[in-house]
Amino acid sequence: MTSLAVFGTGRIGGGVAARAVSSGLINHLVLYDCNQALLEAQRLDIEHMRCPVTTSIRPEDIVACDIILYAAGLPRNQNIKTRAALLDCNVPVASELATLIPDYKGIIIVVTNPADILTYYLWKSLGILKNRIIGFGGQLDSARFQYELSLRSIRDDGIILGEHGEHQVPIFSKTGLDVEIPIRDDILVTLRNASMEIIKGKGATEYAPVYHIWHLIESIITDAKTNLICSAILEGEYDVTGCSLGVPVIIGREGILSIEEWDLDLWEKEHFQDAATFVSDLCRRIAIDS
Ligand SMILES: NC(=O)C1=CN([C@@H]2O[C@H](COP(=O)(O)OP(=O)(O)OC[C@H]3O[C@@H](n4cnc5c(N)ncnc54)[C@H](O)[C@@H]3O)[C@@H](O)[C@H]2O)C=CC1
Ligand SMILES: O=C([O-])CC(=O)C(=O)O
Repeated sequence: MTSLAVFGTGRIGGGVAARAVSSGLINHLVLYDCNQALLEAQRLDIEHMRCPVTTSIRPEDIVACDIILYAAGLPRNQNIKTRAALLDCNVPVASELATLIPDYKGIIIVVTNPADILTYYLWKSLGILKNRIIGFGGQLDSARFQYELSLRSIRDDGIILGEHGEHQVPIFSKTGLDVEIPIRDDILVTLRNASMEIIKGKGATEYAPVYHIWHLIESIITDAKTNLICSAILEGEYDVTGCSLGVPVIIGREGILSIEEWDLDLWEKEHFQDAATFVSDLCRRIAIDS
């Protein structure tokens, strides 16, 4: 059985916690949030599910958990145009988590935005093995890409690599179709705006992130060796070092079991390099500050 800590029990953290408790796959849940009233409410709501899962809200219990979901911090609103703009607000929250879990040996899933940069930050701060820290975003971006392709009657796996943000990279070369550059650029503009459409309508994205985060956690717990797109610390893969970016990985009980290196076409390579430059610059900035 598996223990899960949820650091930040807002919409995403709370949603995943409830899903985990009803799954039958975890036996212990630690919840933590700086909003004490919300934390107590979330704990009670989960207790009322009457599932066979023990709970704790003691921050010192986080470090003993097999998996930590990091979803605490500021989300975007309509006025915050990019996820990267959340960096300065959310680095101190990541730093609080790092202080609570010295010598952590389990697996951390980073959801808080900007997810790629905070993945790198926590990796540097904690000195954790790189396969044990996983940034979330690529699964969700890929699902949104699949949706956009389906609107154009293209049935495909629809993969997004790169940053979970403005520098996301839709992979067209695997569709088997010759998608022209102007059409690619047009789809990319739509994808960059996909979550903001939801934020404008209901304040935040919720169901799709919770669904895909749970799929990731389930893949870890069941050692499913699932092919997913996750943000991984890169040390030479795709000719990139010094950052974490969305790449194809295999996920199992030990976290990221391997990173797959795909042949990308020229347009994809250029966009992936742009993502690496953008994210590495921000990683360098916060690594110096840390
Ligand atoms: N990577 C991805 O694909 C996605 C990332 N996100 C990101 O996840 C984060 C959470 O989003 P939501 O759950 O919608 O926000 P939310 O506002 O509902 O929840 C965030 C929670 O963090 C707590 N928090 C803030 N500072 C804290 C601290 N220092 N210590 C402990 N708890 C603290 C707040 O009290 C709040 O309950 C945001 O940064 C959002 O941008 C959201 C959706 C998808
Ligand atoms: O767009 C946002 O701010 C939340 C997020 O990362 C997503 O839903 O992809």
